[in-house]
Amino acid sequence: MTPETSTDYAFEVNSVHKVFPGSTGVHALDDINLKLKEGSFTCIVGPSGCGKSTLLRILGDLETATSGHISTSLRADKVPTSAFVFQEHGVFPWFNVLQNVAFGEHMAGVGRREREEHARHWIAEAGLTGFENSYPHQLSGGMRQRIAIARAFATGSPALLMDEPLGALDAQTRMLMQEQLVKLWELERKTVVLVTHSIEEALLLGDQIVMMSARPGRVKEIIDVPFGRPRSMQIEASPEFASMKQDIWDSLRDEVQASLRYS
Ligand SMILES: Nc1ncnc2c1ncn2[C@@H]1O[C@H](COP(=O)(O)OP(=O)(O)OP(=O)(O)O)[C@@H](O)[C@H]1O
Repeated sequence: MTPETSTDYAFEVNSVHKVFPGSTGVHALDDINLKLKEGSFTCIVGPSGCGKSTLLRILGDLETATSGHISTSLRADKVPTSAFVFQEHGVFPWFNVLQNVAFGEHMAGVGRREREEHARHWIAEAGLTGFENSYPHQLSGGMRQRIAIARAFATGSPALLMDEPLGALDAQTRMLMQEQLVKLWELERKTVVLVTHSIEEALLLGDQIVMMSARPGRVKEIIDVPFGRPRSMQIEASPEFASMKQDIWDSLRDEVQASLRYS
């Protein structure tokens, strides 16, 4: 389903349902309705198997909805409207850092000098200067994930769709990467949709949090995150952060329990 361009929203999701066919017919998404503004940072949380990745893939046109439709105001010249960052396997092992980060514009036919200039800019912003000629196997897991994120920004797509991009990292690296991701996004406010299992991460990064119910995934609640921009990770120590985290967990707990009953 190619998104239609007849909306003021980066993504306007109307009555989207998804059933994966097969003997059991998995009902993954049920009547999803969402309006995501251009330049906003949305985090999606919900229990395992509730359809978060499926929704992200439908937004990025990697998957089709069974019914319903998605409209977008986003336009891109030559490059895809959305760039993806996945939890793992986001970099090409046979390319060095510079080639990896420049890959999107390479595919779009951007000349070498221009694409490498853009790539070097995002490599610097991602803290990878000096590693341009290194190959992924010579780098740490956190550095590889920074390559994937730098590439997504360098691609020039107006939307970034991220599926647990920091999920495989150790706790300290993850905290540093959250800070870096916010910094990169504040430089260039693309429309970001990020799936995460971490309530803290959603509160640290997002403008809004979409909480989904147990499968079939529905939008249970949309929470506006009150913390301003530019955002400091210090907010995590505030009483308001702790209280929001508790409220979100209280609401999510029922869904996680329901998902465990049905799985
Ligand atoms: N290609 C597919 N074919 C059949 N069923 C699928 C397919 N992809 C996903 N599903 C099913 O759809 C449901 C939603 O899956 P999805 O990966 O979107 O959930 P999720 O919320 O991202 O889960 P998690 O948090 O565990 O990654 C699950 O029951 C899953 O088994």
